[in-house]
Amino acid sequence: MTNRWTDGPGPRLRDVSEDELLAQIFPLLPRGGPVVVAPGDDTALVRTAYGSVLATTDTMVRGRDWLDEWSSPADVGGKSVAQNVADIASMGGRATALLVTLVADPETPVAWVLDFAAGLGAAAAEIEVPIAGGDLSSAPAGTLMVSITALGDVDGDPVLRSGARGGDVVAVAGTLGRSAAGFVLLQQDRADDDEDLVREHVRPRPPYEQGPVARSAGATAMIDLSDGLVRDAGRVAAASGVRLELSTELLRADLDRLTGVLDDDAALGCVLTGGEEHSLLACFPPEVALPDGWRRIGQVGAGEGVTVDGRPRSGGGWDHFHP
Ligand SMILES: Nc1ncnc2c1ncn2[C@@H]1O[C@H](COP(=O)(O)OP(=O)(O)O)[C@@H](O)[C@H]1O
Ligand SMILES: Cc1ncc(C[n+]2csc(CCOP(=O)(O)OP(=O)(O)O)c2C)c(N)n1
Ligand SMILES: [Mg+2]
Repeated sequence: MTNRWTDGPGPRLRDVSEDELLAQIFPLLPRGGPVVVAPGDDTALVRTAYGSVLATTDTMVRGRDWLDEWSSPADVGGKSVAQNVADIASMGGRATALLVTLVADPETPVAWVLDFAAGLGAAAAEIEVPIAGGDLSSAPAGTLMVSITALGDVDGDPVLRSGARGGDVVAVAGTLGRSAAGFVLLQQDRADDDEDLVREHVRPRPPYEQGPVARSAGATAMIDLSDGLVRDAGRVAAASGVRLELSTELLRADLDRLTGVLDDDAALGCVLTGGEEHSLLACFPPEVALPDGWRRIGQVGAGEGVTVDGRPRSGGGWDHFHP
């Protein structure tokens, strides 16, 4: 028996990019009302009777987002907090509560779940974010998936992806390329070559506090770098209707950190297209002095897309359905 939904002709998810898929999904969904910032940014902003709340969700799946050989359950818990709270930070906000969903094969050891909860709890406690609840659900053999929904507060207007203007400075808070370099070492069975890089991959430490700092300093646009510098810079460029012009000379310190561990091409690939670091990229008006913790990596110009050293650059970076 064939099923017309699952066995029929037509494009598969692997045939479209994530951004193309979302562009087809969004028109099917109702908008407006209390949802002040709609799907398309790092978080939504929803008006409430008392004010407003930032809301976002992010999922990790065993085999796609982590391998059990590389990541302890506590690492998975810590990383799932990081990727969600970084989205709140990238709006200029602070996380206020998390909801945690676990979908697991009944054969999953209880010990896995408890170590995951301990790692998640420790990461949340470190930034003083309480867990508000969650959900448990069973799954077919081998499946293990965790999903967090994060809520947050922002003082005043959030920083969107869409506010960058020609002449702005493009800046980054946090490191670039290290998580991806750690991922390469794990894949090549060379984890001992640089344990710090491997740790950045399994336990990223985003500069959460720099989100509100950038907002207060007047950032015009911001995003957390989950899918790679060029891909995520391209999202700011597209949302703002501008071009982000990056310079490898300004990325020298990031590249130098990887020298001796990876060859020059691989290091450049990690810095420009490596994901999962959850550092913050923001644009600032030219007259603003960059706050401590931020460094210039380029500028905003007229046009579209992203250039690196003056040449248009696209592709690369992470897309869930084209890993
Ligand atoms: N299935 C979906 N339905 C509606 N909106 C979605 C869906 N998946 C993602 N989005 C929205 O699309 C935007 C981009 O998602 P994503 O790439 O996951 O963001 P991020 O990289 O910041 O986590 C977000 O605003 C998110 O809320
Ligand atoms: C086993 C394994 N394969 C591939 C990767 C690489 N990887 C998985 S997700 C991802 C990008 C970020 O994903 P996520 O945080 O879910 O993206 P977002 O929805 O925030 O864009 C990357 C580079 C990995 N970490 N582990
Ligand atoms: Mg994001």
